[in-house]
Amino acid sequence: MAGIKPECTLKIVKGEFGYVLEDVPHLTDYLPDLPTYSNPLQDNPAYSVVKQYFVDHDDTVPKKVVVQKESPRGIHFRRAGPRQRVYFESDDVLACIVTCGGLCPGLNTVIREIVCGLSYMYGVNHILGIEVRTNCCITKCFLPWADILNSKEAYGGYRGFYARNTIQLSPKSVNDIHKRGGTILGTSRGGHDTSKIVDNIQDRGINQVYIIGGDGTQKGAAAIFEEIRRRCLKVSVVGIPKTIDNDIAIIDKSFGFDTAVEEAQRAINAAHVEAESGENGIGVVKLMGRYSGFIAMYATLASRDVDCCLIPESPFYLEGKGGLFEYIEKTLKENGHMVIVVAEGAGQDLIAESMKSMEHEDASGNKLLLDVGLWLSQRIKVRYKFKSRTLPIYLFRIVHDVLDYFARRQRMVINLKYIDPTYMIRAIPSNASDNVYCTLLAQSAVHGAMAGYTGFTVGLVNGRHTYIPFERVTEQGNKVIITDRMWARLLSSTNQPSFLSSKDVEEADSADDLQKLTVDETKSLGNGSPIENAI
Ligand SMILES: Nc1ncnc2c1ncn2[C@@H]1O[C@H](COP(=O)(O)OP(=O)(O)OP(=O)(O)O)[C@@H](O)[C@H]1O
Ligand SMILES: O=P(O)(O)OC[C@H]1O[C@](O)(CO)[C@@H](O)[C@@H]1O
Ligand SMILES: [Mg+2]
Repeated sequence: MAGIKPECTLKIVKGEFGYVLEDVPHLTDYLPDLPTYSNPLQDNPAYSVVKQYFVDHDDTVPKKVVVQKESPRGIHFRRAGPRQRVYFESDDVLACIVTCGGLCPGLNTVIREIVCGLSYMYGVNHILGIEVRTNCCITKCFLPWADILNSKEAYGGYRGFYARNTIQLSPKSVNDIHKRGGTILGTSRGGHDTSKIVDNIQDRGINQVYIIGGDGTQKGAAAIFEEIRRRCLKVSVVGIPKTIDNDIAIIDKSFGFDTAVEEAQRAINAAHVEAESGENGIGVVKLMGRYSGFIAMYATLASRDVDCCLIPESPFYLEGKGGLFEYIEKTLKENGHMVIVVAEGAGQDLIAESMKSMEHEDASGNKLLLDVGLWLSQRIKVRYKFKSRTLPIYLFRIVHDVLDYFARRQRMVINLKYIDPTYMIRAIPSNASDNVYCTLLAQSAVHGAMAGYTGFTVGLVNGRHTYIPFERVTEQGNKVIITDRMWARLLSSTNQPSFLSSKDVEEADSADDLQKLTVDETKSLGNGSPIENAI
Protein backbone atom coordinates (compact mmCIF):
# COMPACT_ATOMS: atom_id res chain seq x y z
CA MET A 1 0.00 0.00 0.00
CA ALA A 2 1.46 3.35 -1.03
CA GLY A 3 -0.15 5.30 1.84
CA ILE A 4 1.99 7.92 3.55
CA LYS A 5 2.20 7.26 7.28
CA PRO A 6 0.32 10.16 8.91
CA GLU A 7 2.27 12.27 11.40
CA CYS A 8 0.67 12.99 14.74
CA THR A 9 -1.43 16.12 14.21
CA LEU A 10 -3.30 16.14 17.49
CA LYS A 11 -4.07 19.68 18.66
CA ILE A 12 -4.39 19.54 22.41
CA VAL A 13 -5.95 22.44 24.34
CA LYS A 14 -5.93 22.20 28.11
CA GLY A 15 -8.33 23.90 30.52
CA GLU A 16 -9.13 23.92 34.20
CA PHE A 17 -9.84 20.82 36.31
CA GLY A 18 -8.21 18.42 33.90
CA TYR A 19 -10.20 19.61 30.85
CA VAL A 20 -8.57 18.47 27.60
CA LEU A 21 -9.81 19.40 24.12
CA GLU A 22 -8.52 17.10 21.39
CA ASP A 23 -9.08 19.63 18.66
CA VAL A 24 -9.18 19.07 14.91
CA PRO A 25 -6.91 20.78 12.38
CA HIS A 26 -8.03 23.97 10.64
CA LEU A 27 -6.99 25.34 7.27
CA THR A 28 -5.59 28.42 9.02
CA ASP A 29 -3.07 26.19 10.87
CA TYR A 30 -0.99 26.22 7.70
CA LEU A 31 -2.70 28.99 5.67
CA PRO A 32 -2.99 31.72 8.33
CA ASP A 33 -4.20 34.56 6.12
CA LEU A 34 -7.30 33.03 4.65
CA PRO A 35 -10.25 35.42 4.28
CA THR A 36 -13.55 34.60 5.98
CA TYR A 37 -17.13 35.19 4.86
CA SER A 38 -20.38 35.44 6.73
CA ASN A 39 -22.26 32.16 6.80
CA PRO A 40 -25.00 32.23 4.10
CA LEU A 41 -27.31 30.52 6.61
CA GLN A 42 -27.50 33.87 8.38
CA ASP A 43 -29.71 35.16 5.56
CA ASN A 44 -31.74 31.98 5.30
CA PRO A 45 -35.17 32.58 6.91
CA ALA A 46 -35.41 28.93 7.98
CA TYR A 47 -32.23 29.12 10.03
CA SER A 48 -31.92 32.77 11.08
CA VAL A 49 -34.95 32.44 13.39
CA VAL A 50 -33.39 29.48 15.23
CA LYS A 51 -32.03 30.65 18.56
CA GLN A 52 -28.38 29.76 19.00
CA TYR A 53 -28.31 28.04 15.64
CA PHE A 54 -24.62 28.77 15.29
CA VAL A 55 -22.34 26.72 17.43
CA ASP A 56 -20.26 28.66 19.91
CA HIS A 57 -16.53 28.42 19.26
CA ASP A 58 -16.04 27.10 22.81
CA ASP A 59 -18.64 24.31 22.62
CA THR A 60 -17.12 20.89 23.21
CA VAL A 61 -18.46 17.44 24.04
CA PRO A 62 -17.00 15.16 26.74
CA LYS A 63 -15.75 11.73 25.72
CA LYS A 64 -16.85 10.22 29.03
CA VAL A 65 -20.14 11.18 30.63
CA VAL A 66 -19.91 8.94 33.66
CA VAL A 67 -17.63 10.77 36.08
CA GLN A 68 -16.82 10.75 39.79
CA LYS A 69 -16.77 13.69 42.16
CA GLU A 70 -13.00 13.95 42.14
CA SER A 71 -12.32 12.87 38.57
CA PRO A 72 -10.80 15.34 36.08
CA ARG A 73 -13.06 16.73 33.36
CA GLY A 74 -11.21 14.62 30.81
CA ILE A 75 -11.07 14.51 27.02
CA HIS A 76 -13.46 16.58 24.91
CA PHE A 77 -14.15 16.90 21.20
CA ARG A 78 -15.20 19.97 19.24
CA ARG A 79 -18.96 20.20 18.83
CA ALA A 80 -20.16 19.92 15.23
CA GLY A 81 -22.44 22.44 13.57
CA PRO A 82 -22.58 25.69 11.59
CA ARG A 83 -20.23 28.57 12.43
CA GLN A 84 -20.84 32.33 12.05
CA ARG A 85 -17.92 32.67 9.65
CA VAL A 86 -17.02 30.34 6.80
CA TYR A 87 -13.80 29.94 4.82
CA PHE A 88 -15.28 29.25 1.41
CA GLU A 89 -17.44 31.35 -0.89
CA SER A 90 -20.24 29.25 -2.34
CA ASP A 91 -19.19 29.75 -5.95
CA ASP A 92 -15.60 28.79 -5.19
CA VAL A 93 -16.40 25.39 -3.71
CA LEU A 94 -15.67 22.30 -5.76
CA ALA A 95 -16.56 19.35 -3.53
CA CYS A 96 -16.12 15.65 -4.18
CA ILE A 97 -17.60 12.58 -2.50
CA VAL A 98 -16.08 9.10 -2.47
CA THR A 99 -17.28 5.84 -0.87
CA CYS A 100 -14.77 3.12 0.06
CA GLY A 101 -14.69 -0.34 1.69
CA GLY A 102 -17.65 -2.69 2.08
CA LEU A 103 -21.28 -1.74 1.68
CA CYS A 104 -23.40 -0.44 4.52
CA PRO A 105 -27.04 0.68 4.71
CA GLY A 106 -27.24 4.46 4.48
CA LEU A 107 -24.33 5.18 2.11
CA ASN A 108 -26.66 6.69 -0.46
CA THR A 109 -28.42 8.73 2.21
CA VAL A 110 -25.11 10.25 3.29
CA ILE A 111 -24.22 11.04 -0.34
CA ARG A 112 -27.65 12.60 -0.86
CA GLU A 113 -27.49 14.72 2.26
CA ILE A 114 -23.97 16.01 1.58
CA VAL A 115 -25.15 17.12 -1.84
CA CYS A 116 -28.38 18.65 -0.53
CA GLY A 117 -26.64 20.18 2.49
CA LEU A 118 -23.99 21.85 0.35
CA SER A 119 -26.54 23.03 -2.15
CA TYR A 120 -29.49 24.11 0.01
CA MET A 121 -27.58 25.45 3.01
CA TYR A 122 -24.49 26.93 1.35
CA GLY A 123 -25.48 27.44 -2.29
CA VAL A 124 -22.73 25.13 -3.56
CA ASN A 125 -23.38 23.85 -7.05
CA HIS A 126 -20.16 22.08 -7.99
CA ILE A 127 -20.13 18.61 -6.49
CA LEU A 128 -18.41 15.60 -8.02
CA GLY A 129 -18.95 11.93 -7.36
CA ILE A 130 -15.82 9.74 -7.41
CA GLU A 131 -16.39 7.51 -9.42
CA VAL A 132 -18.90 6.51 -12.04
CA ARG A 133 -19.81 2.88 -12.47
CA THR A 134 -20.66 1.71 -15.93
CA ASN A 135 -24.03 0.42 -14.80
CA CYS A 136 -24.89 3.46 -12.66
CA CYS A 137 -28.33 4.66 -13.70
CA ILE A 138 -27.50 8.31 -12.95
CA THR A 139 -24.48 8.03 -15.21
CA LYS A 140 -26.59 6.56 -17.94
CA CYS A 141 -29.16 9.35 -17.63
CA PHE A 142 -26.76 12.21 -17.66
CA LEU A 143 -23.71 10.82 -19.43
CA PRO A 144 -24.89 8.39 -22.08
CA TRP A 145 -21.32 8.02 -23.37
CA ALA A 146 -20.03 7.06 -19.91
CA ASP A 147 -19.86 3.37 -20.79
CA ILE A 148 -17.18 4.10 -23.33
CA LEU A 149 -15.26 6.35 -20.96
CA ASN A 150 -15.52 3.85 -18.16
CA SER A 151 -15.00 0.65 -20.00
CA LYS A 152 -11.35 0.13 -18.99
CA GLU A 153 -10.59 2.37 -16.05
CA ALA A 154 -13.70 2.83 -13.93
CA TYR A 155 -13.46 1.90 -10.26
CA GLY A 156 -15.24 3.05 -7.14
CA GLY A 157 -13.54 4.01 -3.89
CA TYR A 158 -10.03 5.49 -3.78
CA ARG A 159 -9.27 3.89 -7.14
CA GLY A 160 -11.93 6.20 -8.58
CA PHE A 161 -9.52 9.14 -8.23
CA TYR A 162 -7.35 7.64 -10.96
CA ALA A 163 -10.18 7.48 -13.48
CA ARG A 164 -10.59 10.20 -16.06
CA ASN A 165 -14.22 10.94 -15.45
CA THR A 166 -16.37 11.87 -12.48
CA ILE A 167 -20.07 12.45 -12.10
CA GLN A 168 -21.74 15.79 -11.41
CA LEU A 169 -24.05 15.48 -8.41
CA SER A 170 -27.00 17.77 -7.77
CA PRO A 171 -30.04 17.63 -5.45
CA LYS A 172 -32.06 16.55 -8.46
CA SER A 173 -29.77 13.69 -9.48
CA VAL A 174 -29.58 12.29 -5.94
CA ASN A 175 -33.20 12.92 -5.06
CA ASP A 176 -34.33 9.36 -4.37
CA ILE A 177 -31.08 7.45 -4.02
CA HIS A 178 -31.62 6.99 -0.26
CA LYS A 179 -34.32 4.46 -1.11
CA ARG A 180 -31.73 2.14 -2.61
CA GLY A 181 -29.11 -0.03 -0.94
CA GLY A 182 -25.44 0.13 -1.89
CA THR A 183 -23.70 3.25 -3.16
CA ILE A 184 -24.42 4.98 -6.44
CA LEU A 185 -20.73 5.85 -6.67
CA GLY A 186 -19.47 2.30 -6.38
CA THR A 187 -16.81 1.23 -3.92
CA SER A 188 -13.62 -0.82 -3.75
CA ARG A 189 -10.93 -2.13 -1.46
CA GLY A 190 -7.19 -1.56 -1.81
CA GLY A 191 -5.39 0.62 -4.36
CA HIS A 192 -4.81 3.65 -2.16
CA ASP A 193 -1.94 5.76 -3.56
CA THR A 194 -1.80 8.99 -1.58
CA SER A 195 0.29 11.05 -4.00
CA LYS A 196 -1.75 10.04 -7.01
CA ILE A 197 -5.00 10.84 -5.19
CA VAL A 198 -3.78 14.26 -4.05
CA ASP A 199 -2.40 15.00 -7.54
CA ASN A 200 -5.87 14.29 -8.85
CA ILE A 201 -7.54 16.48 -6.21
CA GLN A 202 -5.11 19.30 -7.06
CA ASP A 203 -5.46 18.92 -10.84
CA ARG A 204 -9.24 19.06 -10.69
CA GLY A 205 -9.26 22.06 -8.34
CA ILE A 206 -11.25 20.18 -5.70
CA ASN A 207 -11.27 22.01 -2.35
CA GLN A 208 -13.60 19.88 -0.20
CA VAL A 209 -13.17 16.09 -0.04
CA TYR A 210 -15.87 14.00 1.66
CA ILE A 211 -14.65 10.46 2.27
CA ILE A 212 -17.18 7.87 3.44
CA GLY A 213 -15.72 4.61 4.71
CA GLY A 214 -14.57 2.38 7.54
CA ASP A 215 -11.38 2.15 9.59
CA GLY A 216 -9.17 1.52 6.55
CA THR A 217 -10.79 4.39 4.67
CA GLN A 218 -10.25 6.79 7.57
CA LYS A 219 -6.55 5.83 7.63
CA GLY A 220 -6.44 6.58 3.91
CA ALA A 221 -8.22 9.92 4.55
CA ALA A 222 -5.64 10.79 7.23
CA ALA A 223 -2.84 10.14 4.74
CA ILE A 224 -4.57 12.31 2.12
CA PHE A 225 -5.00 15.11 4.66
CA GLU A 226 -1.30 14.95 5.62
CA GLU A 227 -0.23 15.20 2.01
CA ILE A 228 -2.62 18.09 1.37
CA ARG A 229 -1.27 19.90 4.40
CA ARG A 230 2.30 19.23 3.27
CA ARG A 231 1.46 20.83 -0.08
CA CYS A 232 -0.31 23.72 1.73
CA LEU A 233 -3.50 23.31 -0.31
CA LYS A 234 -6.73 25.00 0.67
CA VAL A 235 -8.62 21.70 0.74
CA SER A 236 -10.78 20.42 3.61
CA VAL A 237 -10.67 16.65 4.11
CA VAL A 238 -13.64 15.22 5.98
CA GLY A 239 -14.27 11.60 6.94
CA ILE A 240 -17.73 10.16 7.47
CA PRO A 241 -17.34 6.88 9.39
CA LYS A 242 -19.03 3.90 7.76
CA THR A 243 -18.86 0.43 9.19
CA ILE A 244 -21.52 -2.20 9.36
CA ASP A 245 -19.44 -3.91 12.06
CA ASN A 246 -19.54 -0.86 14.35
CA ASP A 247 -15.78 -1.30 14.77
CA ILE A 248 -14.79 2.38 14.72
CA ALA A 249 -13.53 3.71 18.05
CA ILE A 250 -14.87 6.75 19.94
CA ILE A 251 -18.22 7.11 18.17
CA ASP A 252 -21.42 5.90 19.83
CA LYS A 253 -22.32 3.74 16.85
CA SER A 254 -21.99 3.79 13.10
CA PHE A 255 -24.77 4.51 10.63
CA GLY A 256 -26.44 1.44 9.13
CA PHE A 257 -25.74 -0.60 12.24
CA ASP A 258 -29.35 -0.42 13.49
CA THR A 259 -30.64 -1.34 10.05
CA ALA A 260 -28.33 -4.36 9.91
CA VAL A 261 -29.39 -5.52 13.37
CA GLU A 262 -33.03 -5.14 12.37
CA GLU A 263 -32.55 -7.10 9.14
CA ALA A 264 -30.71 -9.83 11.05
CA GLN A 265 -33.93 -10.42 13.01
CA ARG A 266 -35.53 -11.89 9.91
CA ALA A 267 -32.83 -14.53 9.63
CA ILE A 268 -32.98 -15.28 13.35
CA ASN A 269 -36.77 -15.56 13.21
CA ALA A 270 -36.50 -18.02 10.33
CA ALA A 271 -33.89 -20.04 12.22
CA HIS A 272 -36.15 -20.09 15.26
CA VAL A 273 -39.22 -21.21 13.31
CA GLU A 274 -37.20 -23.99 11.63
CA ALA A 275 -35.66 -25.07 14.93
CA GLU A 276 -38.98 -25.13 16.76
CA SER A 277 -40.60 -27.27 14.11
CA GLY A 278 -38.24 -30.26 14.07
CA GLU A 279 -37.03 -32.80 16.58
CA ASN A 280 -34.07 -31.31 18.42
CA GLY A 281 -34.04 -28.43 15.96
CA ILE A 282 -30.95 -26.24 15.84
CA GLY A 283 -30.88 -22.99 13.84
CA VAL A 284 -27.45 -21.53 13.13
CA VAL A 285 -27.25 -17.96 11.80
CA LYS A 286 -23.98 -16.39 10.68
CA LEU A 287 -23.77 -12.60 10.84
CA MET A 288 -21.10 -10.11 9.79
CA GLY A 289 -18.35 -9.05 12.13
CA ARG A 290 -14.78 -9.61 11.07
CA TYR A 291 -13.06 -8.50 14.28
CA SER A 292 -16.01 -7.17 16.32
CA GLY A 293 -19.15 -9.02 17.31
CA PHE A 294 -21.47 -6.04 17.78
CA ILE A 295 -24.01 -7.09 15.13
CA ALA A 296 -24.25 -10.60 16.58
CA MET A 297 -24.46 -9.25 20.13
CA TYR A 298 -27.18 -6.67 19.41
CA ALA A 299 -29.13 -8.98 17.10
CA THR A 300 -29.09 -11.56 19.90
CA LEU A 301 -30.21 -9.11 22.54
CA ALA A 302 -32.95 -7.78 20.26
CA SER A 303 -34.29 -11.19 19.33
CA ARG A 304 -34.64 -13.09 22.65
CA ASP A 305 -34.93 -16.29 20.61
CA VAL A 306 -31.18 -16.82 20.56
CA ASP A 307 -29.74 -19.35 23.00
CA CYS A 308 -26.10 -18.80 22.18
CA CYS A 309 -24.12 -15.96 20.63
CA LEU A 310 -20.51 -16.50 19.52
CA ILE A 311 -18.29 -13.52 18.75
CA PRO A 312 -14.61 -13.02 17.83
CA GLU A 313 -13.82 -11.35 21.14
CA SER A 314 -15.00 -14.29 23.23
CA PRO A 315 -13.08 -17.51 22.52
CA PHE A 316 -15.14 -20.66 22.84
CA TYR A 317 -14.50 -24.40 22.71
CA LEU A 318 -16.63 -27.35 21.70
CA GLU A 319 -15.84 -30.42 23.77
CA GLY A 320 -15.75 -30.96 27.52
CA LYS A 321 -17.15 -29.31 30.59
CA GLY A 322 -18.50 -25.82 29.93
CA GLY A 323 -18.12 -26.31 26.18
CA LEU A 324 -20.59 -25.63 23.39
CA PHE A 325 -21.62 -29.26 22.89
CA GLU A 326 -22.49 -29.65 26.55
CA TYR A 327 -24.62 -26.52 26.35
CA ILE A 328 -26.33 -27.71 23.17
CA GLU A 329 -27.27 -31.01 24.81
CA LYS A 330 -28.58 -29.27 27.91
CA THR A 331 -30.64 -26.77 25.89
CA LEU A 332 -32.09 -29.41 23.60
CA LYS A 333 -33.04 -31.55 26.59
CA GLU A 334 -34.74 -28.61 28.28
CA ASN A 335 -36.32 -26.82 25.30
CA GLY A 336 -36.27 -29.27 22.40
CA HIS A 337 -34.72 -26.66 20.10
CA MET A 338 -32.14 -23.88 20.04
CA VAL A 339 -30.80 -20.96 17.99
CA ILE A 340 -27.10 -20.12 17.68
CA VAL A 341 -25.89 -16.79 16.28
CA VAL A 342 -22.26 -16.72 15.22
CA ALA A 343 -20.28 -13.69 14.06
CA GLU A 344 -18.12 -14.45 11.03
CA GLY A 345 -14.86 -13.73 12.89
CA ALA A 346 -15.67 -16.05 15.81
CA GLY A 347 -13.75 -19.27 16.41
CA GLN A 348 -11.19 -18.68 13.67
CA ASP A 349 -8.48 -20.29 15.80
CA LEU A 350 -10.62 -23.41 16.24
CA ILE A 351 -11.27 -23.68 12.52
CA ALA A 352 -7.60 -23.21 11.75
CA GLU A 353 -6.85 -26.12 14.10
CA SER A 354 -9.11 -28.52 12.24
CA MET A 355 -8.53 -27.21 8.74
CA LYS A 356 -5.42 -26.19 6.92
CA SER A 357 -5.01 -22.55 7.82
CA MET A 358 -5.48 -20.15 4.94
CA GLU A 359 -3.56 -16.92 5.39
CA HIS A 360 -5.22 -14.92 2.67
CA GLU A 361 -5.92 -11.20 2.61
CA ASP A 362 -8.16 -8.96 0.53
CA ALA A 363 -6.92 -6.00 -1.52
CA SER A 364 -6.94 -3.75 1.57
CA GLY A 365 -4.95 -6.21 3.67
CA ASN A 366 -7.96 -7.41 5.69
CA LYS A 367 -7.75 -11.08 6.71
CA LEU A 368 -10.01 -13.33 4.66
CA LEU A 369 -11.92 -15.52 7.07
CA LEU A 370 -12.87 -19.18 7.00
CA ASP A 371 -16.62 -19.84 7.09
CA VAL A 372 -17.33 -20.33 10.77
CA GLY A 373 -21.08 -20.88 10.22
CA LEU A 374 -20.56 -23.78 7.84
CA TRP A 375 -17.77 -25.21 9.96
CA LEU A 376 -19.80 -25.01 13.17
CA SER A 377 -22.86 -26.55 11.53
CA GLN A 378 -20.75 -29.44 10.28
CA ARG A 379 -19.13 -29.99 13.65
CA ILE A 380 -22.51 -30.10 15.37
CA LYS A 381 -23.94 -32.46 12.77
CA VAL A 382 -20.96 -34.77 12.94
CA ARG A 383 -21.04 -34.73 16.73
CA TYR A 384 -24.61 -35.93 16.76
CA LYS A 385 -26.36 -38.35 14.49
CA PHE A 386 -27.59 -35.98 11.84
CA LYS A 387 -30.89 -36.29 10.08
CA SER A 388 -30.96 -32.91 8.39
CA ARG A 389 -30.05 -31.99 4.84
CA THR A 390 -26.43 -32.96 4.43
CA LEU A 391 -23.96 -30.23 3.64
CA PRO A 392 -20.66 -31.33 2.08
CA ILE A 393 -18.47 -32.88 4.72
CA TYR A 394 -15.39 -33.58 2.65
CA LEU A 395 -13.52 -30.78 4.37
CA PHE A 396 -13.92 -32.43 7.71
CA ARG A 397 -13.25 -36.05 6.78
CA ILE A 398 -10.37 -36.48 9.21
CA VAL A 399 -12.36 -35.47 12.25
CA HIS A 400 -15.50 -37.05 10.90
CA ASP A 401 -14.57 -40.71 11.49
CA VAL A 402 -13.46 -40.14 15.04
CA LEU A 403 -16.45 -38.01 15.89
CA ASP A 404 -18.89 -40.32 14.19
CA TYR A 405 -18.08 -42.98 16.77
CA PHE A 406 -19.24 -40.64 19.49
CA ALA A 407 -22.14 -39.56 17.33
CA ARG A 408 -23.49 -43.08 17.25
CA ARG A 409 -23.00 -43.44 20.97
CA GLN A 410 -24.99 -40.26 21.56
CA ARG A 411 -28.01 -41.62 19.66
CA MET A 412 -29.30 -38.11 19.45
CA VAL A 413 -31.17 -37.02 16.36
CA ILE A 414 -30.82 -33.36 15.49
CA ASN A 415 -32.30 -31.17 12.77
CA LEU A 416 -29.86 -28.41 11.96
CA LYS A 417 -30.55 -25.56 9.56
CA TYR A 418 -27.78 -23.12 8.67
CA ILE A 419 -28.79 -19.64 7.53
CA ASP A 420 -26.19 -17.25 6.11
CA PRO A 421 -27.74 -13.80 5.55
CA THR A 422 -24.29 -12.12 5.49
CA TYR A 423 -24.72 -9.72 2.58
CA MET A 424 -28.48 -9.39 2.95
CA ILE A 425 -28.10 -7.33 6.12
CA ARG A 426 -25.84 -4.74 4.54
CA ALA A 427 -27.10 -4.49 0.95
CA ILE A 428 -30.37 -2.86 1.94
CA PRO A 429 -31.48 0.77 2.28
CA SER A 430 -31.18 2.29 5.74
CA ASN A 431 -34.18 2.35 8.06
CA ALA A 432 -35.87 5.52 9.29
CA SER A 433 -33.66 6.04 12.31
CA ASP A 434 -30.45 5.48 10.32
CA ASN A 435 -31.71 7.86 7.64
CA VAL A 436 -32.03 10.61 10.24
CA TYR A 437 -28.60 9.75 11.61
CA CYS A 438 -27.05 9.83 8.11
CA THR A 439 -28.63 13.22 7.45
CA LEU A 440 -27.18 14.74 10.62
CA LEU A 441 -23.74 13.26 9.96
CA ALA A 442 -23.74 14.63 6.41
CA GLN A 443 -24.87 18.08 7.53
CA SER A 444 -22.24 18.13 10.30
CA ALA A 445 -19.59 17.21 7.74
CA VAL A 446 -20.66 20.05 5.44
CA HIS A 447 -20.74 22.63 8.25
CA GLY A 448 -17.26 21.56 9.36
CA ALA A 449 -15.71 21.79 5.91
CA MET A 450 -17.34 25.19 5.22
CA ALA A 451 -15.99 26.44 8.56
CA GLY A 452 -12.46 25.54 7.44
CA TYR A 453 -11.96 22.51 9.66
CA THR A 454 -10.08 19.64 8.06
CA GLY A 455 -8.48 16.29 8.89
CA PHE A 456 -11.43 15.14 10.95
CA THR A 457 -14.13 12.51 11.16
CA VAL A 458 -17.68 13.45 12.08
CA GLY A 459 -19.17 11.31 14.80
CA LEU A 460 -21.77 10.98 17.46
CA VAL A 461 -20.19 11.07 20.93
CA ASN A 462 -22.55 10.60 23.83
CA GLY A 463 -25.47 11.64 21.65
CA ARG A 464 -23.84 14.86 20.35
CA HIS A 465 -22.34 15.40 16.92
CA THR A 466 -18.63 16.17 17.05
CA TYR A 467 -15.47 16.63 14.99
CA ILE A 468 -12.90 13.99 15.95
CA PRO A 469 -9.25 14.04 14.84
CA PHE A 470 -8.45 11.20 12.40
CA GLU A 471 -5.82 9.80 14.78
CA ARG A 472 -8.42 9.11 17.43
CA VAL A 473 -10.64 6.99 15.21
CA THR A 474 -7.84 5.11 13.47
CA GLU A 475 -5.48 4.28 16.34
CA GLN A 476 -7.52 1.29 17.48
CA GLY A 477 -10.72 -0.48 16.56
CA ASN A 478 -13.90 -0.78 18.58
CA LYS A 479 -14.44 -4.23 20.06
CA VAL A 480 -16.95 -5.87 22.35
CA ILE A 481 -15.39 -5.92 25.81
CA ILE A 482 -16.32 -9.29 27.22
CA THR A 483 -15.68 -8.12 30.76
CA ASP A 484 -17.99 -5.15 30.28
CA ARG A 485 -21.64 -4.91 31.30
CA MET A 486 -23.17 -5.34 27.86
CA TRP A 487 -21.65 -8.77 27.31
CA ALA A 488 -22.72 -9.75 30.83
CA ARG A 489 -26.24 -8.64 29.93
CA LEU A 490 -26.15 -10.85 26.88
CA LEU A 491 -24.92 -13.82 28.91
CA SER A 492 -27.77 -13.24 31.36
CA SER A 493 -30.24 -12.99 28.51
CA THR A 494 -29.20 -16.19 26.72
CA ASN A 495 -27.98 -18.02 29.81
CA GLN A 496 -25.14 -19.43 27.71
CA PRO A 497 -21.79 -20.41 29.24
CA SER A 498 -19.08 -17.76 29.31
CA PHE A 499 -16.68 -20.21 27.57
CA LEU A 500 -13.84 -19.42 29.83
CA SER A 501 -11.73 -22.47 29.04
CA SER A 502 -12.19 -25.53 31.25
CA LYS A 503 -8.61 -25.07 32.44
CA ASP A 504 -9.41 -21.52 33.48
CA VAL A 505 -12.57 -22.65 35.28
CA GLU A 506 -10.74 -25.42 37.15
CA GLU A 507 -7.96 -23.10 38.17
CA ALA A 508 -10.18 -20.22 39.13
CA ASP A 509 -11.91 -21.94 42.07
CA SER A 510 -12.66 -18.80 43.92
CA ALA A 511 -14.50 -15.69 42.81
CA ASP A 512 -11.31 -13.74 43.47
CA ASP A 513 -9.44 -15.74 40.87
CA LEU A 514 -12.17 -15.13 38.34
CA GLN A 515 -12.10 -11.44 39.08
CA LYS A 516 -8.35 -11.39 38.45
CA LEU A 517 -8.82 -13.05 35.10
CA THR A 518 -11.41 -10.47 34.19
CA VAL A 519 -9.09 -7.57 34.99
CA ASP A 520 -6.23 -9.08 32.98
CA GLU A 521 -8.49 -9.59 29.99
CA THR A 522 -9.70 -6.01 30.19
CA LYS A 523 -6.12 -4.83 29.97
CA SER A 524 -5.37 -6.93 26.93
CA LEU A 525 -8.56 -5.91 25.15
CA GLY A 526 -7.94 -2.16 25.40
CA ASN A 527 -10.35 0.67 26.23
CA GLY A 528 -14.05 0.26 26.85
CA SER A 529 -16.32 0.49 23.89
CA PRO A 530 -18.34 3.70 23.79
CA ILE A 531 -21.51 1.92 22.75
CA GLU A 532 -21.31 -0.23 25.85
CA ASN A 533 -19.94 2.33 28.23
CA ALA A 534 -22.65 4.77 27.24
CA ILE A 535 -25.41 2.47 28.42
N1 LIG B 1 -3.37 2.27 6.38
C1 LIG B 1 -3.92 2.71 5.26
N2 LIG B 1 -3.42 3.78 4.58
C2 LIG B 1 -3.98 4.22 3.45
N3 LIG B 1 -5.09 3.68 2.90
C3 LIG B 1 -5.65 2.63 3.51
C4 LIG B 1 -5.11 2.08 4.72
N4 LIG B 1 -5.88 1.04 5.09
C5 LIG B 1 -6.85 0.92 4.16
N5 LIG B 1 -6.72 1.88 3.22
C6 LIG B 1 -7.57 2.07 2.04
O1 LIG B 1 -8.91 2.35 2.45
C7 LIG B 1 -9.82 1.74 1.55
C8 LIG B 1 -10.85 0.97 2.33
O2 LIG B 1 -10.22 0.06 3.25
P1 LIG B 1 -10.90 -1.32 3.66
O3 LIG B 1 -11.12 -2.14 2.43
O4 LIG B 1 -10.12 -1.89 4.76
O5 LIG B 1 -12.37 -0.92 4.12
P2 LIG B 1 -12.86 -0.08 5.37
O6 LIG B 1 -12.80 1.36 5.06
O7 LIG B 1 -12.12 -0.52 6.59
O8 LIG B 1 -14.38 -0.50 5.39
P3 LIG B 1 -15.01 -1.85 5.98
O9 LIG B 1 -15.71 -1.46 7.22
O10 LIG B 1 -15.94 -2.32 4.94
O11 LIG B 1 -13.88 -2.83 6.22
C9 LIG B 1 -9.04 0.89 0.59
O12 LIG B 1 -9.00 1.53 -0.66
C10 LIG B 1 -7.66 0.80 1.22
O13 LIG B 1 -6.64 0.79 0.24
O1 LIG C 1 -16.94 -9.28 1.05
P1 LIG C 1 -16.48 -7.91 1.33
O2 LIG C 1 -17.13 -6.88 0.51
O3 LIG C 1 -15.00 -7.79 1.36
O4 LIG C 1 -16.97 -7.56 2.79
C1 LIG C 1 -16.92 -8.41 3.87
C2 LIG C 1 -16.45 -7.72 5.10
O5 LIG C 1 -16.92 -6.42 5.23
C3 LIG C 1 -17.33 -6.16 6.56
O6 LIG C 1 -18.70 -5.99 6.52
C4 LIG C 1 -16.76 -4.90 7.11
O7 LIG C 1 -15.38 -4.95 7.23
C5 LIG C 1 -16.91 -7.40 7.35
O8 LIG C 1 -17.77 -7.72 8.39
C6 LIG C 1 -16.87 -8.44 6.31
O9 LIG C 1 -15.94 -9.43 6.61
MG1 LIG D 1 -12.34 -2.22 7.88
